[in-house]
Amino acid sequence: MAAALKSSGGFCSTQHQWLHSAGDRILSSSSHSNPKGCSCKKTKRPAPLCVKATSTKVELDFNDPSWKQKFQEDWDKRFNLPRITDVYDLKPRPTTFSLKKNRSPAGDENGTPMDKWNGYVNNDDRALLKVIKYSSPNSAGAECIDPDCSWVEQWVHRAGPRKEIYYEPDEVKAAIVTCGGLCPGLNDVIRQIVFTLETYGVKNIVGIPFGYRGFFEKGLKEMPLSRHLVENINLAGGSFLGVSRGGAKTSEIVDSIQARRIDMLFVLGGNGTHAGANAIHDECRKRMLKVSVVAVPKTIDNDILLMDKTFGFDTAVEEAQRAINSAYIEARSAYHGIGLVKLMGRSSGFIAMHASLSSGQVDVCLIPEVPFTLDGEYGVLRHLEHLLKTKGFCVVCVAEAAGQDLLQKSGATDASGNVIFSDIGVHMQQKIKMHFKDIGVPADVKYIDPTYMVRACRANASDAILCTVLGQNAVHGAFAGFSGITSCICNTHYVYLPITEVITAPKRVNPNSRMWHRCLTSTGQPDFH
Ligand SMILES: Nc1ncnc2c1ncn2[C@@H]1O[C@H](COP(=O)(O)OP(=O)(O)OP(=O)(O)O)[C@@H](O)[C@H]1O
Ligand SMILES: O=P(O)(O)OC[C@H]1O[C@](O)(CO)[C@@H](O)[C@@H]1O
Ligand SMILES: [Mg+2]
Repeated sequence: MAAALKSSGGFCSTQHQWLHSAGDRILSSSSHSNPKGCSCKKTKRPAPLCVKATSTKVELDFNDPSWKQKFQEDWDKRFNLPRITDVYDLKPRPTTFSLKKNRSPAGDENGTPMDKWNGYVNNDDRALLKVIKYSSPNSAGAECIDPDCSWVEQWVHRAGPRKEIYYEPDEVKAAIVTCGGLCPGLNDVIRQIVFTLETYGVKNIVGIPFGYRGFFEKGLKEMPLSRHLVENINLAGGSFLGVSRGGAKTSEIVDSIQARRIDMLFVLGGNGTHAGANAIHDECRKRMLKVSVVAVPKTIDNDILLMDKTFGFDTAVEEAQRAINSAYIEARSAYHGIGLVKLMGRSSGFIAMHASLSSGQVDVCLIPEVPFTLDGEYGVLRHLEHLLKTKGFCVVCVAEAAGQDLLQKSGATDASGNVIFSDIGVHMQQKIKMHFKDIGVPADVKYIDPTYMVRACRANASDAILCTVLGQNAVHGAFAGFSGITSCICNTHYVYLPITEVITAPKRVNPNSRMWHRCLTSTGQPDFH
């Protein structure tokens, strides 16, 4: 499948290479870019850009032959990146970011002028958000826009350094803030932001201590940052700057941004932090401040929409797997051993699902997205009886937000307003013990709750790479004049998304997804209701 558009200096084309997946199609590669000399005007782009199928905001009539175009126009608007030039009339200047050293204005050592260097991303470059063409709405995990499950391209903006920038680096004051709970990789991102800012020539870089609180709490001073200072911070977990929840009053934060004369704000955090970052971006616009607010999605919960994963998630899964392994060893070595592990994840079961999958040692995985009963013919307890009878031991992994309907609500919230869950782990431990006592079957229950151990550690290799790229791209995004965006990975490509599109709801495990089905295949568990 290919679409091409002739333009003044060459072909701007979208090339698709499809691989088969039992009736459906998966894109092995896809890109949309401007070859050298090709000047694609927005109005001449071959295919209009389109949005996530499930979240379209326009009413679509699929009998209308132009529905696709309407859908795509809507997508194009929604995924267009907010820029400071939407509000101010600014002229760009050539970038100061270059990887070539000792370059003279006339060119590099080979005489190649700077503007011919290919290291930059074109503003019209795009990456595809979705790469599977479902042939039917009944295909496993299908996300369709229309009843025929038509193929609609969903392009998003490619991240990276631009040839032209909208800030004078030596006049820039850049600030970094880390909010919410801890997460592996925070220090890696801080470090890369500082490195990249310095590469552009920024000298005034500060850290805001303890999350949004650092903007208004008296006595908390901003911390000057430099490559020298942050060189080794990635070797430890936690946040070099400190984190906090709650207390985000947008107007006070923006007062503080204004008073401190901050031009670029890099905000590292989860969905709450992103909502805060977007509110700051809006307020800065309202006040006509030339400030770029760029977020980097951090959370072990992996609960931010549209992106492949948030940084820290991979490491949390790896750590969680260790807890499962210990539970397995304990259960395996006990007579009628039952290993029970509770894992974090505010309202999503991603950590529990992925740790169950990666360990391969879990017999029952319980997540908040899939309701279950403990008692009765189809309950979890009856299945545990069966497992003890047939294999002699078993391992259960439960997400902290799972089975809340079985418990009395705590009614409590944290400083950010997030619900504090009742303890499903302790509840299950007691229920299992009582059940086996009641039926007169011995059971040796070993309960492990690793709590903060899954997040208070340094990033693993794959998270460290993700953090490196996301941190660097955040700086490129700010210099390119974007604001109200997040630097993330979608379908293995590094992109920018408008924050508004990722905060509409927390991302949750889809019980109809192939991944959850794979988890069920691995555990062999039945439906528990
Ligand atoms: N809707 C919102 N508008 C403005 N600020 C918000 C909003 N939601 C949360 N915040 C602020 O963002 C910060 C972080 O939020 P929160 O504690 O929910 O963590 P998070 O970013 O979701 O990360 P984590 O995944 O660790 O929970 C807090 O200071 C909170 O006050
Ligand atoms: O750090 P706190 O406030 O105890 O919050 C714990 C929560 O933070 C997370 O670690 C990240 O959102 C959740 O998995 C967990 O529910
Ligand atoms: Mg959150």
